[in-house]
Amino acid sequence: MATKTIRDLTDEQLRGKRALVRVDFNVPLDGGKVGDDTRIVAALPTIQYLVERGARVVLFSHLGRPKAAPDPKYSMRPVAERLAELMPGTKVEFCPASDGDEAVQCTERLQPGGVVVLENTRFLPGEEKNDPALSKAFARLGDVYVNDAFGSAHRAHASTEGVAHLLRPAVAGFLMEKELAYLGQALSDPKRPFVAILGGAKISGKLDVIEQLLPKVDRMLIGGAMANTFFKAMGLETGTSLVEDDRVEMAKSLLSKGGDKLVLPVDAVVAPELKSDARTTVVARDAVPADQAMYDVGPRTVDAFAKEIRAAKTVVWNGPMGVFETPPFDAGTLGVARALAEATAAGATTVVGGGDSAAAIAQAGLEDRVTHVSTGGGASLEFLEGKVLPGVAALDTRDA
Ligand SMILES: Nc1ncnc2c1ncn2[C@@H]1O[C@H](COP(=O)(O)OP(=O)(O)O)[C@@H](O)[C@H]1O
Ligand SMILES: O=C(OP(=O)(O)O)[C@H](O)COP(=O)(O)O
Repeated sequence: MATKTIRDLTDEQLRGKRALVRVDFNVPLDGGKVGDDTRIVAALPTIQYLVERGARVVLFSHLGRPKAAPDPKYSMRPVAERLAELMPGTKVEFCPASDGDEAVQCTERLQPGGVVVLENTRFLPGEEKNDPALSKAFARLGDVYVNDAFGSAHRAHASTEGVAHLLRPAVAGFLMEKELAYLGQALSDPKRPFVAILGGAKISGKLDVIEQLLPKVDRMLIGGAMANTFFKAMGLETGTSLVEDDRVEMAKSLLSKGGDKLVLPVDAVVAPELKSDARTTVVARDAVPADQAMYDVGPRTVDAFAKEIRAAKTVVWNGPMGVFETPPFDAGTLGVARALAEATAAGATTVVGGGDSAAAIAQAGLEDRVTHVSTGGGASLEFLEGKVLPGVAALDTRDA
């Protein structure tokens, strides 16, 4: 069943109408500004298409993980400002609400071809609970619903799933369409060896994914903070590194299930604190000082991972190998990025997923040298596992 897209909407359904578009503007911030605008740029084709057809475009998204209450650190205002810079001929406003009368008024004030970015949906307690009352409140903000937030499509939240049942038509945007087509085609029957590389800091979510993905891949390389939880499960000293203690048991069981398929770092870059001028040392994984933290994989690990990657025919990479935002802890991530580019040049299909991984590949200047950079990390992994993404399942289908 093909999901309907904005191409299926008639001009009458758009001209002068409010298009409520769920975007994934969960972007890295840096000093109160957008640090990497990859996800904003990726949504531009949908926004521009709607603007050109005279729709009144209402954008809403979550940003970060605020605790279901307003938190100025996670305001969408800087995102709206960046979008305004990216769309010079279009009036782009910011609305400090995303539900209630204030938000409705923001949408009603819009002129055809105008754009408003609403405040962070995760400031509202009903968002992550997929509260029907909030979905109803969101449904007041548009006349049609468009979901272009591939990166959040694995979340059954009020803005990604609940509202789609109440506001019809409910269709996919161009980014969502492209991601589903690309990942589906590249990964339905992957050429082997098939190597997955997982890293980053969202350990709990991704450990579940490892379990599902293990049977499908030939090798799974683990880096980033995720590796620390495995080290702890192996009984190694992890010092002050980021570890999810309540997942250590699960990591133990994955270690025994994974056997040779699961490849962990052999060394790490440690430092007493996370600062670019910190005193760093490369240590073997069984020699981490108790008062220091692992902030990157070490050079021997990069070599071992690069060898696996270069031998692969399909590579999926999700999550940086270290705190790449703070050099010199970017070396492991950049090393993996380079190996991916080499594998691609040698004919492998390479897919990079995740907001931070996409930012890292852009930082390395290699985004054009991999097959596909997905804007969704968790979403691309769940898609790869064969799961139905709730944000997609809730949309209209062609034969519905
Ligand atoms: N060893 C580490 N210790 C602490 N944080 C880490 C470590 N390795 C990676 N990270 C952090 O993980 C974050 C990205 O994690 P995640 O959101 O899971 O990745 P993605 O967005 O690519 O899916 C980055 O901000 C990075 O600094
Ligand atoms: O950045 C995201 O996911 P990703 O880091 O797995 O790509 C999405 O915006 C989802 O965010 P969430 O994992 O806080 O629900």
